[in-house]
Amino acid sequence: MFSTLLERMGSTSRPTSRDGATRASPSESMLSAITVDDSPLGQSSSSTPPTSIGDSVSISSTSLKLENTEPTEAASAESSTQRTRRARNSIGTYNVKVLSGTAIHAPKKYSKDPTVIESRRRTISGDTLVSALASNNSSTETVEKDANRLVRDGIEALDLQWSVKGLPKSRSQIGLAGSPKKSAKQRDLDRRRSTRSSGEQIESLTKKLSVLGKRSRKTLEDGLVGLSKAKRELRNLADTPEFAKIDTKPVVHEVWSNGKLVVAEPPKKKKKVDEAVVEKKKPTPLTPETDKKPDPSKFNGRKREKVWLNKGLYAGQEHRNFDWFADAFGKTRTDVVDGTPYQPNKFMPLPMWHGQRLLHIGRHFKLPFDVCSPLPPGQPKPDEWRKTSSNRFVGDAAAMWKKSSLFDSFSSKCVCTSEGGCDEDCQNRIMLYECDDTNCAAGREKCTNRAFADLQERRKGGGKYRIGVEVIKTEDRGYGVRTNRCFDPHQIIVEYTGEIITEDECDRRMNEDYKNNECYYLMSFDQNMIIDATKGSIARFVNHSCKPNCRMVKWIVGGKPRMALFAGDGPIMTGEELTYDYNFDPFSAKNVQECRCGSDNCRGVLGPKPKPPVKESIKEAVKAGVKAGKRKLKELLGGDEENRENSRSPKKRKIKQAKGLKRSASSASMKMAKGAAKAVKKTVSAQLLNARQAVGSKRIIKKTMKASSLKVYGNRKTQVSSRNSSLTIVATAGSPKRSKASPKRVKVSSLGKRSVKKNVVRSVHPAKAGSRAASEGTIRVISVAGEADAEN
Ligand SMILES: C[S@@+](CC[C@H](N)C(=O)[O-])C[C@H]1O[C@@H](n2cnc3c(N)ncnc32)[C@H](O)[C@@H]1O
Repeated sequence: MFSTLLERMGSTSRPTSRDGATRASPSESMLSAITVDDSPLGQSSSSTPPTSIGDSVSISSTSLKLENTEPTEAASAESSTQRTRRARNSIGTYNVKVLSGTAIHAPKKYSKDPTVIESRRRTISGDTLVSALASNNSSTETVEKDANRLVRDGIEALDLQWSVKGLPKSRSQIGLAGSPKKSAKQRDLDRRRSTRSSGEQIESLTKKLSVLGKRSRKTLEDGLVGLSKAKRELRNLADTPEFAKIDTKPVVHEVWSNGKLVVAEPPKKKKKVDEAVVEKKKPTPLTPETDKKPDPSKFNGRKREKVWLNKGLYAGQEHRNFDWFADAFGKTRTDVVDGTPYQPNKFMPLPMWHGQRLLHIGRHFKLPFDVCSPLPPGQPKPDEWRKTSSNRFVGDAAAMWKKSSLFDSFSSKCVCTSEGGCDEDCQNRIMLYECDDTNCAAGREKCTNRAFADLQERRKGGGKYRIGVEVIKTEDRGYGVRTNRCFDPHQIIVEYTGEIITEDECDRRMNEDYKNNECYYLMSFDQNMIIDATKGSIARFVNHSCKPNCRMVKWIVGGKPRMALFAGDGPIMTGEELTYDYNFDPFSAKNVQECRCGSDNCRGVLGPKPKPPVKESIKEAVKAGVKAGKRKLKELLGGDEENRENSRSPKKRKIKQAKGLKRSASSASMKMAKGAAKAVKKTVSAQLLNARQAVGSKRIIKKTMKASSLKVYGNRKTQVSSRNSSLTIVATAGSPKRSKASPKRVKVSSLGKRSVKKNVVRSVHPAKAGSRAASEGTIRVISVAGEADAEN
């Protein structure tokens, strides 16, 4: 084929025109019209075989210039014009130099030949050629045939391994095939229309898919794979903006700068950790070992470190990676970590470590009161409450108080030692005298008999926990008081303070100031005085209970009486309501109030329990006990030496009898026995005082007091403590006949003026007990708490 072409070239070679295209005679056949262009600047200057149908068609269109098979007169006439030249250009030629490989490869852009420049500007494709054919009103079949023949010849000439059938048809070819009789304009319109309609379909499809989920997008992706195999139109549509809207992949916006692609960095995560903390941590260098296996506990080759908060609960806490359980097996707390010796936090132990340690040790522990406080905030507070934290004398009370030399006559110093401290046997404690620097031999450090001083110290810091109590609103008893913390048995809780007034002032207030009140906060105090806690401490809100968890006890502190609420024999937990036995004296049946304490042994009313009838047999038993007590007392005081020597065992037997009786007696009987014992004690106390004056030894008093407690209550020694006060002896000068450590609450009403007076008169009535005159001091036995114990 190639040689045939060359032969023909040789026989038909003529002088070429400026652009290298030969002028074929109109009479020449189509084949003979194909000439070989030896121009180095031919349009098919590239020696690279075509790689696409576009290129091959381009080759066929540019190299193989097709001459009109039926040249017209007009065409001949215009042979010298541009139009003619263009027609000549369409005549297929072969670039021999290119085909033979001798062509100099010079890019067309360097050519200054205007023809080349013109050809560069104009893109002539197979489509153009075919369109040109079609536009010449040739039949579609003819045109198609010609085109195919041209392509076939071109392929043969280039010796390509292609077949015409295998080549995909161009858009215009498809269009031609579909509508052979349509004009070019019509075909063009149809093509646009079809494109639009396809676009509409795709757009609707896009709209549908945009509302689909991830799975649908996946389906779409799969569909896109299929799309690549679809027709060219559809593939072209894939480049349309409508189609591009489909969110199959994340849209990556490429940014180019200085010819380089700028890769966008992923957004940084928000730093949660304090910058300072992060800065401290330097990345540990990577070792070959760490490179080998990725450690899940490591991040980027660095060991993951716990980030400790430096604010909130863990503020200021040490954050060592120690293990308490490991500590228990060899390690010590003094080990050094990172060159820093371990220093426990002084403020508060870290909860997690502390909890772990406590669990390991296995002992009971208490959480801080506010960690799981059962106390909801926002308790209603009483309106008309003016607080005072200390007693204040009002009116004549101060003057009257000063006149009294009540406590001056009984100033003594306890005989406790600094080694043992003030224990339960402390003389001051037994007599309800608080130790201070003037009356304590043990010293502040060792003394445990300074409840009021401790209370003052505790409350100094303020806050719920230190104060320890708060007002609550009860369901049916008005306000009450509950704890904000735990209290040990017998621990002081809160002082009962208020205005100390005389009985006349009390009467006046009752008749004038408080005549419309429902609650009264009056309590008999001492020396014909009354504490009015209407302006007072929170202790005034403590309610009554027949089974109380507290006691109201009067102590002598610094020579002056003070009242405070102490925990009972058991501990008090956080949130418990505090109560004590009012020992309420209504003075009148009208004033009797219903008790709503709810305890199992509730007496039903706010008042003392009615006394049961006394049995004769018990009376006799008590008499025997009293006699035995008297004998024992005489012996202790150095009475009858003979009897003491000879009658030890019988006395013991009598005491035992008394004990046995006491055990078997009912509570009512016990009360009677107690009354008898009181009488004994009075005598004993009087004799003790005489003995003290005679011997001058305080130690003897202490011994005898212990002996008397043993004698009267037998093995109840453990229950007899200073706080219990059942055996406390208070020496007073001109003290009331019936004053009690657990004072009687004074209940008065507008009608009760006389009653109050009567009560007060009764209270301040000079004591007749004892052999000494009142001026010398009366021994007063305080046994109210003991009675309460017996009753309970
Ligand atoms: C000193 S106040 C106690 C505080 C009082 N609840 C308040 O709201 O002010 C004594 C009064 O409280 C009431 N009260 C105290 N304990 C009670 C009890 N167990 N049952 C019924 N009422 C009680 C009685 O009205 C009594 O007169």
